[in-house]
Amino acid sequence: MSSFPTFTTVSIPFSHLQVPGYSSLRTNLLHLAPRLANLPKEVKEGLEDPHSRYPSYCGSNIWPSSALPELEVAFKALGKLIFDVGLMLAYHCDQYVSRGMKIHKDEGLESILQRSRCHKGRLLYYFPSQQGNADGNSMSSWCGWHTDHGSLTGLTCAIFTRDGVEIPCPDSAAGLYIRTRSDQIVKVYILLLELQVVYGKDDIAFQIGETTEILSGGYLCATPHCVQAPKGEESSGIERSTFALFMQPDWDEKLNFPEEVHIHRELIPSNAALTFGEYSEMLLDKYYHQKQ
Ligand SMILES: O=C(O)CCC(=O)C(=O)O
Ligand SMILES: [Fe+2]
Repeated sequence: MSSFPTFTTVSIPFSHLQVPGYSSLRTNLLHLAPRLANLPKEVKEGLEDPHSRYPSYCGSNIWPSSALPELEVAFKALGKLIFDVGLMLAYHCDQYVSRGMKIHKDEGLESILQRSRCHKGRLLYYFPSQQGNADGNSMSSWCGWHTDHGSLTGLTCAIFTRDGVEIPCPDSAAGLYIRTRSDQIVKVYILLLELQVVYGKDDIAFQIGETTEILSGGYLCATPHCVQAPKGEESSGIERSTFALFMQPDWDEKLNFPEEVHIHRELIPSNAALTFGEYSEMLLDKYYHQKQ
């Protein structure tokens, strides 16, 4: 086992939320990730959309209707369920934040997410890591440290596969890590008998995004996280699939950056007011264009 400290997450049983069916929706969709990733290059290129105003939000979805017809149904079914749970959680976030600051009518997280058209689902597939890669030993070898820029991210517990067949991951240190508010790095474990930490296949994890930190004036903090690839010989060929639902404000929603929140200070002056669309464009530019 790794030497990282473990914490018990806040866990709300599904039976209390009355959202049945999650288990099979998760299995159905996650098993389509390796199949989608292995479709011919031309088929995958046909699923890309480079045009329109806020291109990442306003374009229509493009589905592999002939090559993988079951993807759209599985994707939307799981996305909708996680969205419904996320809205219930947003209600509780508002309750928490309202103890420390006044939330005006219609300006709480629940209302903002309810009226938004910008939510995004992402079926994630991590290709087997190349053993001996320069980055292969780092903690963030599959996905670097970052905070999500939306409001709430719903995450399924990942599956590990080899050639598309589900197997337990041979390296228990592989997977999602987060940094807590007290600056400790914590592994988000799948439920194992000897561990108390609960994030199993029937759970949905929610991470706080930057926009929630901004709108709550820092009462809620964005969750820094990364994904570590498995190491060791027996981990060769191991793939990881999971699903993330990024719940975020509409592109026209106003974000007032409070003095006390220090997110992307190099780009955004304190007390600035930007729409979520402008904020997203700025970050896309930072991550994708300025790097090249
Ligand atoms: O793969 C995961 O568990 C997390 C993915 C993630 O952080 C992201 O897509 O923003
Ligand atoms: Fe993320």
